[in-house]
Amino acid sequence: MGGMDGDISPNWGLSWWHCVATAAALWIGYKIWHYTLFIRSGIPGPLPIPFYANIKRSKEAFYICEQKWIEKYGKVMGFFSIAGPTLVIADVKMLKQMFIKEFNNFRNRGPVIFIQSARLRNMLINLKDQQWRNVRHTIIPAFTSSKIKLMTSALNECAEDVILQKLRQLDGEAVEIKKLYGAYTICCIAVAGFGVELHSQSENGNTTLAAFENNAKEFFSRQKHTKWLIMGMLQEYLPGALIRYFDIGLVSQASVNFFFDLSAEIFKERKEGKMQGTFVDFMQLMINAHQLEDEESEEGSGQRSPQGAGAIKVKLSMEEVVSQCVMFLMAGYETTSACLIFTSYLLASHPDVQEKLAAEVKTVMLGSQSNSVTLDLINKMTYLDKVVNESLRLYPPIARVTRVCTKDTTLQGLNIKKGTRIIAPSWTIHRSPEFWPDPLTFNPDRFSAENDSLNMDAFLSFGDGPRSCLGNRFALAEIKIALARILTEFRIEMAEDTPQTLELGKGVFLAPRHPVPLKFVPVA
Ligand code: HEM
Repeated sequence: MGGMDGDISPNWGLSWWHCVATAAALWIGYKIWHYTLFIRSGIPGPLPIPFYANIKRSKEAFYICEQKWIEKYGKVMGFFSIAGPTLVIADVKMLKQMFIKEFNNFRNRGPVIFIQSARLRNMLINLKDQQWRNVRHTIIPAFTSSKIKLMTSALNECAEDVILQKLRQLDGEAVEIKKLYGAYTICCIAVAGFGVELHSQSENGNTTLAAFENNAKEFFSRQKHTKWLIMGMLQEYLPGALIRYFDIGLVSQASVNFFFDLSAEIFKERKEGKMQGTFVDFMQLMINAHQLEDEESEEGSGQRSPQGAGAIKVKLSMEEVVSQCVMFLMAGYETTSACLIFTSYLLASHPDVQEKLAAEVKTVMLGSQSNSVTLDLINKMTYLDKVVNESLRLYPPIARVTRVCTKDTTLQGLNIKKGTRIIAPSWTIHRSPEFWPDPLTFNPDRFSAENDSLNMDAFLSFGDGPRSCLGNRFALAEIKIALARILTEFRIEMAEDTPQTLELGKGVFLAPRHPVPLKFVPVA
């Protein structure tokens, strides 16, 4: 009987291990099954080994890796990123359907890696669903041509103070253009965005503009290093408190705090009427959105808004106002200065294009009373528009656009599951001979209205659809004012040590890897 007793008493230790082993086996089984998602759907891609695709992508720039994958697997390919199942779609018809017709199912952008601060989460770029709709609908009036028109005198002042005065002093000597254009775009954001006065002095004698510039550089310094890019991706999986305590986000806490404190201070002073004058900057337009009277809110009237049915104007909280101002810096600094760097380099290496452009600028400026470049004058510079577009095609500062599928949807016959992240690889599409004959040649005339083969659906530098770049008009005004002002006084030339081909970095924004010196030679 004793033996029998032994037989029937349950062996808890063994069962416990059985449970753990079974749970582990089930979990691994589920993971394997999950990782075969694309195989089961017949979508090609690299072997779905956990983290493999991400490690491969961190070894070379993500846009180059995506380009190679598209070449290898075709226009639609899948891989598993840290953010989950990800489809890279280089089929322009599918993308158009996703960006416009099925926008409602692809309205969100997915995990954004600058999220360690709760404050940064409030930026439009990071918002989702109804909150995104309402905030975008509320702040969109700040980005219309009429508002940008009011900001052009500030942009001209920045061009004069930061670029032209420096170039006149240099008198044709080479200058590092990353620094030059970095300082200019910061000036534009500080003055036209935050309402910082151009020649302001803070109490300790440093100019506020200089403090602004230092912090902006600090703000972006980390994203150029792979270590921080990986940390940025891991943020999705780490508790916020831990990230904040060890300050392991992609942007440094100190610089985030600087910009929030600065905007909060300006916001408060303006609200309390301590600052005199009429302000035409983005900060003021946001404050107006904060002061929106209840009767002005558009509840129920958003049916025709491009953000989709149900978008309403909302009264922004102070925290939300401040967040949108910081977003101005985040979205507008590296992007705009990169475009200026690439365009100047392309002009220096294509003197024929530069000559034609300078002739256009001079002809248009002849009719102007001052050397200030207004929006009306810019609109007359049609070749300038083509030059900037062509530069943005070859070097899109944001080399890809992302969306997340929020509901199972069929795009051109392909079933896409809810939760799938989509990458529209702008870099790859912009360099595809299918849309851009002789794609590596810098040829601004391909953007001529007469060019019948021009397909603007294959131009994604500012994204597409209701979630496309909100600041494109402002950015283009900033870029064109700087270029037009430069070309009225200088000819851009390669210096002795200017690289013959541009090596690009691996950061979030497309940028030259090394300094780019150019000469700005005064013209009579
Ligand atoms: C040459 C300069 C710029 C380029 C190439 C650029 C490019 C882009 C791209 C590709 C996107 C994603 C669009 C999409 O998902 O469809 C975007 C979004 C955005 N950009 Fe720009 N951008 C530039 C300058 C600016 C500036 C100066 C601002 C000023 C505030 C700005 C504000 C924004 C905002 C707010 C969004 C997010 C829109 C939303 O989520 O609704 N951008 N930009």
